[in-house]
Amino acid sequence: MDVIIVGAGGHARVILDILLAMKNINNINILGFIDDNKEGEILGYKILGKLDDIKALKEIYPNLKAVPAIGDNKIRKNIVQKLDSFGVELFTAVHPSAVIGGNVKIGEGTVVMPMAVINNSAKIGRAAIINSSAVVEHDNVIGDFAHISPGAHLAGTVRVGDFTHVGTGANVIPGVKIGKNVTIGAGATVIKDIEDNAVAVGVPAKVIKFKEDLE
Ligand SMILES: CC(=O)SCCNC(=O)CCNC(=O)[C@H](O)C(C)(C)COP(=O)(O)OP(=O)(O)OC[C@H]1O[C@@H](n2cnc3c(N)ncnc32)[C@H](O)[C@@H]1OP(=O)(O)O
Repeated sequence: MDVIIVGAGGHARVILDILLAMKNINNINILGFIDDNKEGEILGYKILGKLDDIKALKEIYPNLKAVPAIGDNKIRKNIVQKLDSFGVELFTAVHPSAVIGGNVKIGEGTVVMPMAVINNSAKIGRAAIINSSAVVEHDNVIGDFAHISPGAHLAGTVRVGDFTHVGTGANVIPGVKIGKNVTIGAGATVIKDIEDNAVAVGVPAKVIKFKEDLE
């Protein structure tokens, strides 16, 4: 299977590591990176061109798949829209050290980083990021384009809306609903539901401001 990494920053390099780790198990041919602003080579893999060049690549490699590899949730969504318009399928990258429970559903284009745990019956949306050592407990529902940062711990039956970013090392108690386009600060402990577009920080987490609605 021919795979490109869309993005060429630090997050994209971690995804390269995941694909290299998966390569031994799956039949993956890593073609290289795509980036609108960078040229050259990264760790021996070429930057093949810009986003629009993917159309031509799709002609050469009809079964081409792409991993969206940009950390910003909104930019990642724009990239996925472009890939959809080119008819390029998304590739789901799961590091072999991640622990994935039974009946877990992981949306296409999502990346699951090293040592992450996703437990029984959790559902992860499309093009989300479950970062290194994050714990997503049983029955969680994580939205499309969401990002659960390194070392964040979501207890059972937590819901996280589309585009929401849970900061590094944050904790969320069972059953809490975090809305869409929310930012949870690094190290926060969320003990109550959080409304859409909020930024919440601290222990216990309190809303300090609201961001613009995405609509
Ligand atoms: C592999 C990777 O790198 S994945 C990326 C992981 N990234 C993260 O985890 C980033 C998480 N981001 C944060 O925690 C940020 O501080 C944010 C988004 C919560 C806030 O950022 P900004 O909107 O720029 O807010 P700003 O820095 O102006 O802070 C506003 C107030 O909140 C406080 N604050 C900000 N972050 C936190 C936090 N995590 N915990 C407690 N208080 C905080 C600030 O001290 C400030 O307080 P003050 O008004 O009393 O001075």
